[in-house]
Amino acid sequence: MGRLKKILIPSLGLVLAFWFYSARDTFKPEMLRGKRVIVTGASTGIGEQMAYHLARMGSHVLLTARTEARLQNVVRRCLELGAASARFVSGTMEDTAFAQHVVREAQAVLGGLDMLILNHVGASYFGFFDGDVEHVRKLLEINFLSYVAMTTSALPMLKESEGSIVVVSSMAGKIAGPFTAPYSATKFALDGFFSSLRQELIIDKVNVSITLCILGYINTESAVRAVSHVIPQTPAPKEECALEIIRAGALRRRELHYPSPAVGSMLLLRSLAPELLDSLLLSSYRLENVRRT
Ligand SMILES: NC(=O)C1=CN([C@@H]2O[C@H](COP(=O)(O)OP(=O)(O)OC[C@H]3O[C@@H](n4cnc5c(N)ncnc54)[C@H](OP(=O)(O)O)[C@@H]3O)[C@@H](O)[C@H]2O)C=CC1
Ligand SMILES: CC(C)CCC[C@@H](C)[C@H]1CC[C@H]2[C@@H]3C(=O)C=C4C[C@@H](O)CC[C@]4(C)[C@H]3CC[C@]12C
Repeated sequence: MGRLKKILIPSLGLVLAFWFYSARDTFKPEMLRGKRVIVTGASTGIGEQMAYHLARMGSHVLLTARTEARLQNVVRRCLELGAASARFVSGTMEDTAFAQHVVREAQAVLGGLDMLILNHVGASYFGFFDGDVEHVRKLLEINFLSYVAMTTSALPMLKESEGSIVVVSSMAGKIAGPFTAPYSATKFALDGFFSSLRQELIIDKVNVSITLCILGYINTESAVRAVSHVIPQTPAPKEECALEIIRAGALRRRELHYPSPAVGSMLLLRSLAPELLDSLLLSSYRLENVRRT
């Protein structure tokens, strides 16, 4: 009997836990059909790819970024791919009034919102911190404050639809490596704000999910241009990355780690042996190619 308790009950627990987590894992593209989704930073990179996936799944997409000409092309392609509707609003997220305007547009043209995907980032540099405090302020406004402003304006609609907020962050928002000081600060800020807000929504029994996406190196043009001379590793594909973000949001996951298990193991190594992680990281960089100002 003693052995039964010691072995059988924990094994049963494991089987049940496995069943529970795998049952929650059933993503179907139909989950996004007819859903009203905002994607920020949708003119290029991962945001553009998310727009195409959502279009194929039959969502209503409202896209935003600064470059109107690019957004026009992305909207046209979304309509070809089968979007229920596709529109854009162009402007800069340096301005919190613009962030709020995008959310009001969703109310006006879509009559509500099911998913808010916060993905845009302002341009930064990959190199030694150059002492430019104004750049840090500007990047915080674009990469962090506008996320807070959009979330605040969108919450009433998301409460109504029991919708989801998806926040695109980075390994650099969990572990601070060199050469990304301003960028890393903005991504750590997102974790602090949104992980706190998630708990408050749970306490208040508000059924709006928050998914924080922790991404490694992805093969977007801007990332490859910025770091390929220093980081020799092969980046993960942006198309698959975009799909994983949508899937994690639809499944109301707390965090996404992509590519997995590389990101997960770095996070684990960081808590077990941080010095080892730092030295592994540095030995993989081509430091002689880093820009100094
Ligand atoms: N690629 C990578 O290796 C990694 C990326 N990530 C994260 O993934 C997300 C997407 O990255 P990625 O696709 O590589 O980035 P891109 O540089 O390809 O895209 C950035 C997007 O943000 C828009 N944007 C830039 N500045 C502003 C602004 N001032 N106001 C409004 N929109 C702006 C750009 O459009 P426009 O210029 O037209 O405004 C563009 O649509 C980001 O949150 C990034 O931090 C995380 C880890 C790694
Ligand atoms: C242990 C970790 C600190 C780092 C290991 C993984 C490294 C190789 C990955 C993880 C996050 C990645 C950066 C990122 O998030 C986004 C951008 C913005 C883009 O415009 C330019 C490239 C840049 C700086 C990426 C560079 C490569 C990084 C540092």
